[in-house]
Amino acid sequence: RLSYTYYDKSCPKFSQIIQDTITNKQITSPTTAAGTLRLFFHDCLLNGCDGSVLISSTPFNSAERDADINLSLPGDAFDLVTRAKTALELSCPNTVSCADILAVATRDLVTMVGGPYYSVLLGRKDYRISKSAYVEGNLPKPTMPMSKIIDIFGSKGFSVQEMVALSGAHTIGFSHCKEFRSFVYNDTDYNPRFAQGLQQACADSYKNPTLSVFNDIMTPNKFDNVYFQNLPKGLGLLESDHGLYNDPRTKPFVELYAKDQNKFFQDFGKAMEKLSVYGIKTGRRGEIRHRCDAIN
Ligand code: HEM
Ligand SMILES: [Ca+2]
Ligand SMILES: [Ca+2]
Repeated sequence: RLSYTYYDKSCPKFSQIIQDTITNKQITSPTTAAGTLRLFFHDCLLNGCDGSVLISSTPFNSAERDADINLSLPGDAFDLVTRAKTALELSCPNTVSCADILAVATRDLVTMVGGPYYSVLLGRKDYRISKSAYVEGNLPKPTMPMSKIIDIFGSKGFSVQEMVALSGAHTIGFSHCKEFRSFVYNDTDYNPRFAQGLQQACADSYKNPTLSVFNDIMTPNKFDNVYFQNLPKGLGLLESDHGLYNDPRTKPFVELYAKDQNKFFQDFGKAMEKLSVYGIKTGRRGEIRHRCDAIN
């Protein structure tokens, strides 16, 4: 029941409204693209791309976005979805799901910052359940051993190669110091000068938890394959980034994508198409939310 033409009759301006919204937002807040891509990833991996991560907590329910791992999801990404929803409700009320908005906005932003264009099927419904308690074990953490990370993706039907391709998302955006600072003093995976730079950048991070560093220090705002080229040089930021190069199961794909940006773009696009339909809800299993942060 999903289709590429889902809104052609019911909301002909769908694509244009999303395009206008992301363009305005990305120009005023250039961190939006990375934030939105991560928001989408965290929505999809937890029980599917169903907008569950967008729900706010209530006195009766602690929602996904209040789980520890989701607290760093940036406000700009949520704001983008709200803006698109507001514009879409004016043009075609009660028609477009928040899950579809997030999926298409993510694709358009990836393309806007230099990444590949890929197709996104439409017709997702928004889920009525979002619980912080369900998050644990569904999302990878930088301190997990590579086997555990491979397992998490594997349990959702993603191969090792797809996992490595998707991790190329770290070609944009940033990480807060607390995600890597315990490693920068004695971890030989880092280039020594890079490790020194990170020690300095994060020196005050206990006092100032907002301090953060670009995931790809060479081209932080451009979606390209430089993230993979950084890893063999000791310029990976997170322990899990180093892991991709150190583990014999993932290393061949890192080398492949470091050499061949076209291959990375092809595989990333395919894996994103697959991620975009993972666990989606159709028909009466979901609803078209009136507001993206609350169930109807
Ligand atoms: C392989 C396992 C992965 C781990 C352990 C991991 C972990 C992390 C962590 C800890 C951060 C820093 C968050 C912060 O401090 O605000 C981050 C950022 C990010 N992650 Fe991942 N990630 C993984 C895979 C992915 C995948 C598959 C995607 C998307 C397809 C993705 C997209 C992003 C993006 C775009 C950012 C930057 C966010 C921003 O700038 O606001 N990550 N990741
Ligand atoms: Ca979800
Ligand atoms: Ca880059």
